[in-house]
Amino acid sequence: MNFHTRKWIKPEDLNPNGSLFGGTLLRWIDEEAVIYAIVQLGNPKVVTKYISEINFVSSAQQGDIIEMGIEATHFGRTSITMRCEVRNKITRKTILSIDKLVFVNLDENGIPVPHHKTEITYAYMGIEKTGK
Ligand SMILES: CCCCCCCCCCCCCCCC(=O)SCCNC(=O)CCNC(=O)[C@H](O)C(C)(C)COP(=O)(O)OP(=O)(O)OC[C@H]1O[C@@H](n2cnc3c(N)ncnc32)[C@H](O)[C@@H]1OP(=O)(O)O
Repeated sequence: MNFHTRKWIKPEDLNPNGSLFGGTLLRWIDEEAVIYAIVQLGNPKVVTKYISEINFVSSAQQGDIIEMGIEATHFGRTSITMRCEVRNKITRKTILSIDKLVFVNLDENGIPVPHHKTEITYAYMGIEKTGK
């Protein structure tokens, strides 16, 4: 699993107890996961369909640096399933884990459409990653 996105926990991200607000973290994960799905499926029109149990394993505090990891676990006909882990960048302690996030590939009318992808790729709409 690659941990691409890092966040620095700021005062506006906190709940009244002074730790990272769960809803804020879920918003970041949804955005991270939809970008992953868009890149994998080569289509900007995808939606969140299903999110399994969310395990808030430990909390994050103001000033912590966290990182979010997403990995595709299954390519369906019109859907892609991923798992997610968020951890403290410095201590590597797990903050949250989600076993299953399902996104659906849609056509211009919002109808599920086959994506014809079967494995993880590093191209977006035919543009191969060059490493430059
Ligand atoms: C670098 C590039 C930058 C580009 C930059 C552009 C960015 C610009 C885009 C921004 C995009 C933002 C997106 C943000 C993410 C949202 O916030 S999305 C908003 C929240 N989500 C929604 O509103 C979705 C609402 N739901 C729906 O509209 C309908 O349920 C859907 C998604 C059209 C699916 O309809 P449906 O009748 O369930 O369809 P159906 O054919 O039965 O199932 C479709 C697939 O879902 C699966 N499925 C259905 N139900 C379930 C379930 N309960 N559990 C698991 N899987 C299920 C099915 O198995 C099927 O998968 P496949 O077997 O085909 O693989």
